Amino acid sequence: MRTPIIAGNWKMNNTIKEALELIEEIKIQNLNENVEAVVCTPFTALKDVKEAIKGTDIKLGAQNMHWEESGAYTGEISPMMLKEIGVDYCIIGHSERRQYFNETDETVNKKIKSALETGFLPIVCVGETLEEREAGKAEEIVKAQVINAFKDIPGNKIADIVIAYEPIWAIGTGKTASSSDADDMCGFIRKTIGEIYSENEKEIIRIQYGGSVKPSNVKELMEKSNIDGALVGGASLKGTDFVKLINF
Ligand SMILES: O=C[C@H](O)COP(=O)(O)O
Repeated sequence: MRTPIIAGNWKMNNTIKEALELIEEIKIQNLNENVEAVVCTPFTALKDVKEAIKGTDIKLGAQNMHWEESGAYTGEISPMMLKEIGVDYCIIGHSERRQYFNETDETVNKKIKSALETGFLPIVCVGETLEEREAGKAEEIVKAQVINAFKDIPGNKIADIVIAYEPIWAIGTGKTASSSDADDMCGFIRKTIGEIYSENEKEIIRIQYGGSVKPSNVKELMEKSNIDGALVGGASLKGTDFVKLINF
């Protein structure tokens, strides 16, 4: 049985003050205990949000990290720094990082290994562009991203990794993949994990869908057998909406 995971990716939104107001809004509500709820805040808010969620079941995530433990990498944040704050998760390889900050399959692979070695769980993003989908290449692209991301990662680590399938054309556009298209691709990713590892890892791996998930479509998506959760941008910035997503 895979525990559903709903993660809010706040992206570059919320000052510390705004972050704490949002957390207050979320934590006063009754949250479904059978769903893992994660907030992935900007680096600047991580420490304060960690304090604010103490005593709740809400988990904390970062949105990116460097793979090295320390060194001359101006402007970067190391996995040890995130560990010190007490993050539970880190998003790795989000399409916005791939598109604007030269994230590659190779750096994604390094970051996954580094997060696992440091002691928190990666949420690994994969997904195709609209052009790739229209050219009938979606599966080929996503399969290559998965194979490269999981290079040299042992099967006994699969339970500690979450994959987020986010078709780039559905992010922040209001266009959601249909629940059956999203389920098909999450099933295809699951099959790929089965090919790399075995039937056991194929069943264990948790796969989220991301791209314009909102209270009105979350239930339909979550009912699909290959979708174990959602990585949510816009709708995670409103407390009432995020709570509705957790309580789908
Ligand atoms: O990480 C979250 C995704 O990029 C989805 O963003 P969105 O829910 O605003 O479409």
